[in-house]
Order: sequence, then structure tokens, then C-alpha cells
Amino acid sequence: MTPRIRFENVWMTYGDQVVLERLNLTVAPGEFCTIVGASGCGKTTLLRLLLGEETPSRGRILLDGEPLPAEPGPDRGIVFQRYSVFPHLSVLGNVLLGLELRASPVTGRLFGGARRNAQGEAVAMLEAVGLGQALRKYPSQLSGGMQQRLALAQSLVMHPRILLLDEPFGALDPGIRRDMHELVLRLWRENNLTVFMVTHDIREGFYLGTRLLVFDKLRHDPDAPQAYGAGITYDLPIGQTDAGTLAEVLGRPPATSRQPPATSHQPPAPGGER
Ligand SMILES: Nc1ncnc2c1ncn2[C@@H]1O[C@H](COP(=O)(O)OP(=O)(O)OP(=O)(O)O)[C@@H](O)[C@H]1O
Repeated sequence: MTPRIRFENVWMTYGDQVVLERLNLTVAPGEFCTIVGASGCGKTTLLRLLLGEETPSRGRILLDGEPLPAEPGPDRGIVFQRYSVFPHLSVLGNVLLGLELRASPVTGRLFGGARRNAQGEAVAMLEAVGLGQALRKYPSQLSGGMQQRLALAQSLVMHPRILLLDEPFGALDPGIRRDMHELVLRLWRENNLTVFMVTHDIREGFYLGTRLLVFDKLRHDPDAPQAYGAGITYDLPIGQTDAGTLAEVLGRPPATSRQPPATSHQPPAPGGER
């Protein structure tokens, strides 16, 4: 099967600062990769490379076997910790906008049947994330959790192949975060998504991911801290990783959402149950 994403010896530098180095990574369709690492080690930079907002300084990234487009596109959706939605548009307007711009890039307006179809799609997506009762509200009238539901709907209505999540639940209360975990797992299954999610919470990473990627510097020169970038120090298929490795990474045993399978770990079939 062609990998959904493939990094081939990717480096990312800003001036003389090496942020990421020697990244080699193959991700199958339907995997849910959670990404952890120290602050400033390049996690957001990795997502921006996948989005097409940045291009690698060296190496290349392939999307379904083709070079990744050098600009953001509807096949890659992103949700940030905050500020993903447009404050001056209603909930419905936020989700409609992408559909309108895709169909009518110049005016961003749709008319007649095309507009009704787009509205139907947007409403269905908002209902799927639990915002069916809030279509006419504005983002300032929504709680933090509702704003993140809106941001998810805004991305998913474009039917992306890849969903990029940059600490999307970091600012939410624990109870709300739990609800969002269940929502994102359902959306992942229902929309055949391949997910890359940055989190500071390693337990969240274990709970949600099918695969946990740990980023850290592979080498370090105290006299030249910018000389070396981060790479993947652990690539853990969750459910198949031995207890010793997990304990080393976590400092204690993991809490995963799944029982480890007895033998091998298979990424879930897109849309399949796990
Ligand atoms: N556009 C840019 N120009 C110059 N340096 C940048 C740019 N973007 C990121 N950096 C630098 O790259 C490094 C990695 O930043 P990045 O935001 O990817 O880290 P991170 O792991 O996501 O951090 P955090 O966990 O704190 O969000 C930082 O030192 C940052 O200052």
C-alpha cells in the first residue's frame, strides 16, 4: 500500500538553527500519530511542513506517493490550540466559507441549489460535532470546547485526507477534554483520516494514538546549541510496545485506550473499528 505520508531524510533549518534533522518516517493511511517532545523541539514545524506552509530545507515529503504540494490545500486540515475560527462569521458561516471558496474562488459566494447543497453539508458537519443548535451563534458566544468543535467541523467539511492537530485540547478543562477525545476518535474513524496530533500530555498521546512519536535532539553540542536539530527518538506502535520501553519513555506504566494485541499491531483500516 502506498504510504499516506513519507518523509525522506527531511531537514528543516532557520538561518543557522537546525530545527529538525534526518527525519525518515512512513505513515500508512488511517494511522493516528501523536507527537510529543520538549518545548521548542520542532513539533509545530513538523505540522507546518505537512500543511505546506514550510518546505523542507533538505529532503522531501511525499503525500500518497507524490511530492507534497508546496502550499496548504483542502486535502490537509489543521486545528490549532486557539484562534482557528473567524470571529466575524457565524458558526454556519465559518463552515460554509471553505465550501464557498472552493466552488467560487473569486467571489466566495454560492447561489441557488449550489448554496443549498453547501449549507446542507455544513449543517450536517456541525451536527456531527454537536453544534447543530448553535448555527447562528458567533465564536465569541461559544465556550472553548465549542470553538474547537467548530474548528474541527471547519476542517473536516473539506474532506481532508490528513488532519493536523496542534495541541487542540491543551486549553480545555479535563472534563471537556475527555468529551473531545471521544469526538476526535469518532471523527477519525468516520472520516477515514490520517491524523498527526501534537500534545504536551503523553497520556493523551497514548490514549488517542495508534502510534506515538517522541521528538528530541539526537545529538547535542553545548557550545553550539543550534547546530543540531531534533529527530524521532522513539516511534512506538501503541499496543505492541514492550513495558520496559514504555516505562523508559513515561517514567511509569502507560494508560492506553486499548488492550495490547497478543501479536502484531496493525494500523486500523480506514473507517474500521478498533
Ligand atoms: N518561522 C520561523 N523562523 C525562525 N525560527 C523559527 C520559525 N518557526 C519556528 N522557529 C524556531 O524553530 C524552533 C522550533 O519551533 P516549534 O514551534 O516547531 O517548536 P515546538 O516543539 O512546537 O514548541 P512548543 O512545544 O513550545 O510549541 C524554535 O526554536 C523556534 O523559535
